[in-house]
Amino acid sequence: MTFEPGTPADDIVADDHRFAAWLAEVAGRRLLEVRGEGLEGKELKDAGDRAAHELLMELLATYRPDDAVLSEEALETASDKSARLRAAKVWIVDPLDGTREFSEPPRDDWAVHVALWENGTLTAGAVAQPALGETFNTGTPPQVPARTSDRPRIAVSRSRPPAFVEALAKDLDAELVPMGSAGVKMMSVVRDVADAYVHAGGQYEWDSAAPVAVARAAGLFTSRVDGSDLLYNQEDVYLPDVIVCRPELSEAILEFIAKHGTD
Ligand SMILES: Nc1ncnc2c1ncn2[C@@H]1O[C@H](COP(=O)(O)O)[C@@H](OP(=O)(O)O)[C@H]1O
Ligand SMILES: [Mg+2]
Repeated sequence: MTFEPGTPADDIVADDHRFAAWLAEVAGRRLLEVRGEGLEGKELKDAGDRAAHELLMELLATYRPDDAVLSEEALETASDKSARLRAAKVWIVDPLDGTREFSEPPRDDWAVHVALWENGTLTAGAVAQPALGETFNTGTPPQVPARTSDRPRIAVSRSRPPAFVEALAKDLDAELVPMGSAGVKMMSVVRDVADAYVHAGGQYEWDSAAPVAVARAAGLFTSRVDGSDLLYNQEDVYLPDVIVCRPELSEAILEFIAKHGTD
């Protein structure tokens, strides 16, 4: 079967926010198709990573030929890196975030991340959660619902929850909500499924760029665990820690980490 991405309308191509959402949505459709091909385990993971990456690279080459791309699935050469660092516009994509959960149907905690970095800052982003039928994006920023839980809920990795987050949860009398994918955890705060996502110990720019752009557009607090800004399109794309939370929780989280660290 040959996948047909369709042709985006001119007003979508002309608008970075809508174009990011279109890319994430199309890659999500491709991933749902791959998930239906009868593969399992590592074969399914590899097929998903590859198919979504190839599709996004092809669509970006077609519609944004002058922009640089940083993708989790691309091996970046020294000359790619120097072009990326000189570029005015860089698309930062994670074609399949939460690969493990993607390979465990019918789980819906996996995502496609598409962000645009421009002159030092994230300017657009989209996170598709295809199995949920949702694409969160900066073009139509999500409205964060009123908080439905008095007790804070902290989203954590279901396969590798950092130890310090358990101590943080005790301190805040919070509940841990395990799930896959960094993007899904950040969108869980947007959706009022959790109130915070606090992570340290390893991650890369593509794991957080698009969801952080969406979370910021939705009015949530975002920073590194030391309270400093999250910076993208850096020479070293390792960006190991992040906080996304309802604004009223940021002070208590930053205070706890300043006192106890994340080790
Ligand atoms: N300690 C770590 N080092 C590197 N990457 C990490 C990490 N912890 C989480 N990640 C990345 O963050 C994403 C979400 O992980 P988790 O579901 O465990 O929270 C995954 O992306 P991918 O699925 O794109 O590889 C994973 O690779
Ligand atoms: Mg990822």
